[in-house]
Amino acid sequence: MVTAKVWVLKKHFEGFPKTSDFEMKQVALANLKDGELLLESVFLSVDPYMRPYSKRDMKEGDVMIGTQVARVVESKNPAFAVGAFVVADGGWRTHFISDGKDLNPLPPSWPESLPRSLALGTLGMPGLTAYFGLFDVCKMKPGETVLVNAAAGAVGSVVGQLAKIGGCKVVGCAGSDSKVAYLKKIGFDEAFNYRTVTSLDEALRKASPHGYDCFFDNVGGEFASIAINHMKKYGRIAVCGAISQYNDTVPQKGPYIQIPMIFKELSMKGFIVTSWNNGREEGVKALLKWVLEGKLKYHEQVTEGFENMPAAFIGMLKGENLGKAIVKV
Ligand SMILES: NC(=O)C1=CN([C@@H]2O[C@H](COP(=O)(O)OP(=O)(O)OC[C@H]3O[C@@H](n4cnc5c(N)ncnc54)[C@H](OP(=O)(O)O)[C@@H]3O)[C@@H](O)[C@H]2O)C=CC1
Ligand SMILES: CCCCC/C=C\CC(=O)/C=C/C=C/C=C/[C@@H](O)CCCC(=O)O
Repeated sequence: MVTAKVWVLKKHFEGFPKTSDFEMKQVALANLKDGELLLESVFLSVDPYMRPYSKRDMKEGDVMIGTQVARVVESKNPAFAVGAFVVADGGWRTHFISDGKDLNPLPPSWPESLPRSLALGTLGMPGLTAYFGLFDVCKMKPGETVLVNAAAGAVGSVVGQLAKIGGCKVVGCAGSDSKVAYLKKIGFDEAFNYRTVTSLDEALRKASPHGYDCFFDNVGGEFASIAINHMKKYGRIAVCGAISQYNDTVPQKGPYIQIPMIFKELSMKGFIVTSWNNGREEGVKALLKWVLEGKLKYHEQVTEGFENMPAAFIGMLKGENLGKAIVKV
C-alpha cells in the first residue's frame, strides 16, 4: 500500500497566505482497480490562480488545488504504460490514483534537452495563456507596441518574447532590477522596475511616447488604471490577471475607466486559458518550435522538496520567482 503526502488548506487565507494556513497530511492509497493508474508527482506547479480560486472553490481541509508533471508507477489502464509522464491536475500530492480521463500525456518525443517541468510553464498552461492571450485576445500586429506587466514571470516572459517574434516593440515591467536586466537580456525593447520608478505615468510615457496598441495585463490595480491612459486609439487590453488584488482584505477602489475607454475607443477582454483547451496541441507545438529554435527562452524558479510547497507558493506571490515557479519533489 502506498502512502501519499498531501498539503491541505488548514485555514482560508486572510491577506497574504501564511505557512500556518497549510497542513501536511499522510493519505493511504487503495489498491488499483481495473482502468486505474498510480502516479508519482515529479514536479508540482505553484500558480497565482490558486489564491483566488481557493477562496471560491475550496473549503478548509481540502487538498490544495494544482497541477503536476507525474510519472506512471503502476498501471491497470492499457492507455498508460509504467514510466510514462503526464500533466495532471491532482493537487498538492506526492502520489495519487487516476482513471486516466483528465491526464495530458507528455509526447514520447519530448526532447531530452528540455526539462519535463516546462510542461507546467513555457510549454504548458502559462505559455498557452501568453500564446492565446496575445494572438487571439490582443490580436497583435507587426509594428505595434505591446505592454506587459509581471513581465519576468511565467506568463509575462513568454508574452514579451512572442511579441518580439511577432515583430512588435515590447515594453515590460517587473519588481526588481535583476528582473529588469533579465527582460532586456531576452529581448524586451524597454523595461523598468515598477517598484522604484518615481512615477509610473512617466515611466510608461518614456518607454513609449506614442503609447501602446496592446496591453497584456497580469496585474490589474493601480498599474492598470494608469496604463489605460497610455493606450493608443483603438488599443486592445487583454485582462489576463489581477495579482495585485488577489491578497486584498478590503477591495481596492481604483479610478473609473469609462472615459479613456470611450475617448480612445478601446477594447478590453478578460479571458481564461482553459477556454482554449481544444487548441492546446496547436499552441504547444508552436511554443516548442520557438523554444527549440532558441527564439523563446525560459527560466524556472525551482524549489526543492514537497515540504516546501507553501513557501514556494508564498514566495511566488511576493515576487521571489524569476520565470515559472515550480517545486521539484
Ligand atoms: N487568465 C488566465 O487564464 C491566466 C491568468 N494568469 C494570471 O497571469 C498573472 C501572472 O501569472 P504567472 O505568470 O503564473 O505568475 P508569475 O510567474 O508572474 O508570478 C507572479 C508575479 O506577479 C508579480 N506580482 C505579485 N504581486 C504583485 C503586485 N502587487 N503588483 C505587481 N506585480 C505583482 C511578481 O513579480 P514582480 O517581481 O514583477 O512583482 C510575481 O513574481 C497572474 O495574475 C495570474 O493570475 C495566469 C495563468 C492563466
Ligand atoms: C475566482 C476569481 C478568479 C479571478 C481571476 C484569477 C485568476 C486568473 C487565472 O490566473 C486563471 C488561471 C487558470 C488556470 C487554469 C489551470 C488549470 O485549470 C488547468 C491547467 C492544467 C494544464 O492544462 O496544464
